[in-house]
Amino acid sequence: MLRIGIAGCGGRMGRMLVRHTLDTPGVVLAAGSERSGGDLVGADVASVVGAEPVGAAITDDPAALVAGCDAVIDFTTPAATVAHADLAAARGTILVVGTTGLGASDLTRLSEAASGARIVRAPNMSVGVNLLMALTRKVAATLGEDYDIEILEHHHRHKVDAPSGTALGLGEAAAAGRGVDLDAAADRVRDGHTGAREDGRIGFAVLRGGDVVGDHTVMFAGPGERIELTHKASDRAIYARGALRAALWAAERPNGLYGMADVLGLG
Ligand SMILES: NC(=O)C1=CN([C@@H]2O[C@H](COP(=O)(O)OP(=O)(O)OC[C@H]3O[C@@H](n4cnc5c(N)ncnc54)[C@H](OP(=O)(O)O)[C@@H]3O)[C@@H](O)[C@H]2O)C=CC1
Ligand SMILES: O=C(O)C1=N[C@H](C(=O)O)C[C@H](O)C1
Repeated sequence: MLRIGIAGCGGRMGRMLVRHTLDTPGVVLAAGSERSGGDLVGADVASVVGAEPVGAAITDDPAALVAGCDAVIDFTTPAATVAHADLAAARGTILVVGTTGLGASDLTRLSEAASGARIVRAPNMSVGVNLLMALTRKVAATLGEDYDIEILEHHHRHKVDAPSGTALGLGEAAAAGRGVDLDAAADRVRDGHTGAREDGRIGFAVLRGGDVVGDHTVMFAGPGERIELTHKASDRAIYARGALRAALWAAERPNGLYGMADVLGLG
C-alpha cells in the first residue's frame, strides 16, 4: 500500500484528492497538511470530506507531512510546493505537483530536487488535456505560420494565476510543434492600440467567472477556415484520478522529474 499525504487537504483539489485516496485501491490516506494557523489543523484528515477518521491529524508542519507518507500530492501554492520539493528530496519521498503559477526559479528548484526524489509535475493531470497537448503539437507542426494560434481559457472566479498552467502548457506544445520558443512568441496580454497581429505569434485570452472547472481551446485561424481543439472539464475528479495514477506510477520509477505524458505513455 502506498501511503499518500495530501498537501493543502482543505482546498478545492485537496478535498477531491482526499475523497479519491479513500476510494482508490493500492493507496492509503496517511497524512494531510494545511497552512499554519488554518482552522483544520489538528482535525483528522478524512474529516475534510466528512469520512470516518483514518487516525492522521492535519499538520501545519511540512516536514511532518513529508515524513508521514510515501508520496505527497501537492495542489497548493508555488511557495509551499518548492518547500515540499526540498523536503521530498532530503527523504526520497515521491512528490506529485499539480500547483500552477510556478516561476522559472521554482521550476529550477524542482529540477534540482528531482536528483533526490521522484517528482511528477503537470499543470493538468487529466487524460483529456494531455491528449489535447499531443494533438496541439501535431497540428501546429502540420500547419504553416499562415494559421494564427490563439489559446483561450475560462476558469472559476477564485483562480489566482493567469494564463492557466494548462494554457501555458498548450502554448509550449504549439511552440514545440512549430519549432519556436514560447517565451519569444507569446502574446500573453493585449490592450489598447496594439497594431495588427504579427505572423508567428501565439496569443492568449483569459476569462474568469462563475464556477467553471476549466475550459481550454486552441484555435488555429487560417485563411478561409479555423480549426478549434477544445477540452471542457466538468468535474475535478479527472485531476485527482490523474494525480493518484501518477503517484502509483512514480513508485516504480527511479529518481527524476517526470510529466503526465510519461505517466500516460504519450511521450
Ligand atoms: N495540475 C492540475 O491538474 C490542476 C492544478 N490545479 C492547481 O492546483 C492549485 C490549487 O488549486 P485549488 O485547489 O483550486 O486551490 P485552493 O485555494 O482551493 O487550495 C489550495 C489549498 O492549499 C492550502 N495551502 C496554502 N499554503 C499552504 C501551505 N504552505 N501548506 C499547506 N497548505 C497550504 C490552502 O490553504 P488556504 O486556503 O488557507 O490558503 C488551500 O487549502 C492551483 O495552483 C491550481 O491551478 C487545480 C486543478 C487541477
Ligand atoms: O485552478 C484551477 O482550477 C485549475 N488549474 C489548472 C491550470 O492552471 O491549468 C488546471 C485546471 O485548468 C484547473
